[in-house]
Amino acid sequence: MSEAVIRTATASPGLLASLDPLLREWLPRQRWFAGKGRPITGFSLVAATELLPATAKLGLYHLLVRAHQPPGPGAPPHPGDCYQLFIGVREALPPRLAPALIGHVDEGPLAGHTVYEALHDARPAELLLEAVRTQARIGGLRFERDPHQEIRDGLVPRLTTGEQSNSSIVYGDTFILKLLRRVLPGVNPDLELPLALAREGCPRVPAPTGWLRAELSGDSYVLGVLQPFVQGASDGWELALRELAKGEDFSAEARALGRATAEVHTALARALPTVTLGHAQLHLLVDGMTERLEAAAQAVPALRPYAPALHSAFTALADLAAEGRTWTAQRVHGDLHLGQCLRSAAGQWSLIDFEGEPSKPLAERRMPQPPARDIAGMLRSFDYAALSADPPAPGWAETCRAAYCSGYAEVSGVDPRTDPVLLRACETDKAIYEVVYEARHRPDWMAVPMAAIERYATSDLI
Ligand SMILES: Nc1ncnc2c1ncn2[C@@H]1O[C@H](COP(=O)(O)OP(=O)(O)O)[C@@H](O)[C@H]1O
Ligand SMILES: O=P(O)(O)O[C@H]1O[C@H](CO)[C@@H](O[C@H]2O[C@H](CO)[C@@H](O)[C@H](O)[C@H]2O)[C@H](O)[C@H]1O
Repeated sequence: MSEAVIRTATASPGLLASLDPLLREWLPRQRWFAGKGRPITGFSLVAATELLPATAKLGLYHLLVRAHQPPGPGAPPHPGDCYQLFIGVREALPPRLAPALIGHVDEGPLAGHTVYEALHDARPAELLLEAVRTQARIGGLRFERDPHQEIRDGLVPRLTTGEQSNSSIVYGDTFILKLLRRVLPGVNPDLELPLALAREGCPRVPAPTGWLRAELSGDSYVLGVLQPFVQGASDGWELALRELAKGEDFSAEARALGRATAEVHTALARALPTVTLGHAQLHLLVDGMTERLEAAAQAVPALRPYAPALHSAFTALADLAAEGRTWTAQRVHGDLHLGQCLRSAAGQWSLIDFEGEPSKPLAERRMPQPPARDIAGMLRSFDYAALSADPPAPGWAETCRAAYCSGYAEVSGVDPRTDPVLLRACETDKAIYEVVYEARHRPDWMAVPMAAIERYATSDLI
């Protein structure tokens, strides 16, 4: 198999044109497609690499494809998002691969063939792990690894089925390979931060075993990260819902999560630069929050009546800065919620998915932030879980909030509740993000962040 990995050829001309009508129909149906609700007006090829020749029984193309779309309401013109695709090619699709079907090609170099999402198929998935193991370089693709971690042969792959922004393959319950879908040039925090934490010896984050990059016209793209699979793990969201359904308290776990968050923050502050936010820098932070509120109100009309009251949470923070208060900012997780926390069979918590909020530009996601950003994310998540319960259990969220903040203080020495203005601003900003996220991806969930919006807009600080 490694022979096939090493044998590389340029992709056939006309390939994208022949896939175009199929991708127009298939891409918008994918959970990870970021441009939902806007038509695709065309595609352009950023890179194509033949990983297995289409002339064989099974062909495999790695494609980076830009999908052109008109900008969303109020958004500036945009060249279109670039997606990573793994296109399998067969003469006929065996029934077990039916859910992976993209379509039948009528014209061009693949005419008469069936194309499908290759990550569902064992052979292409094995090939990717083998490429990391052997540090293959194929066209512009660079498969790299930590030489100190062993990657065994013969691990059986399976594509995960959860609600994800990307796609992941688990290999024999030993490794998980996350393949990013919407890719951007530059340093990606999903690899950068776990590598930095591994260097610091932080045990709360699985250390990257390998990764996939593309080098294209002087730009480097992170395309995937391989890391040890936390075996027998449950994520915090599942656990919280389970405890809620049983009417049980989650405060011991919330406290452990607070401790784990503080351990990660402490290690990140050691590993990467921190900065002091004075008046000017805080204004930038507040301006960012205000701009996001304005854009969100444009995109989601239900937010508009609350906008002035929500804005006051941001001006209260600016007022503190004007009085001379300063804050320390550092690298943070950036999209922390219960679903990003895994509890191993042994009861240890790990944090995963350091990609940040996928809709933000990479440079913004990599900016130092007050740690309250992540804390606010978790507090919002307790609220989400409590409101998803039947009947809703707001008291449960309050207990978790207190336990989480206490756990955080035990490790870091700082209780987030001692800075209520910053915490409220961060929670408000997060809830606004969530309203937009839900409007785009899960309209049925809109009521959950909207309940918080209403509360923040009508209540004083807790
Ligand atoms: N190291 C790991 N061990 C076990 N499961 C993991 C690990 N990393 C991720 N997962 C599982 O894969 C899911 C998706 O991973 P995540 O990094 O959050 O991807 P995405 O950015 O696509 O949401 C997680 O919710 C979790 O269930
Ligand atoms: O795909 P990611 O995990 O990177 O994150 C995105 O999707 C999340 C939902 O899957 C979304 O999280 C929101 O819903 C969660 C419950 O499903 C809740 O626990 C979180 O608190 C809430 O923010 C996340 O915001 C989004 O970036």
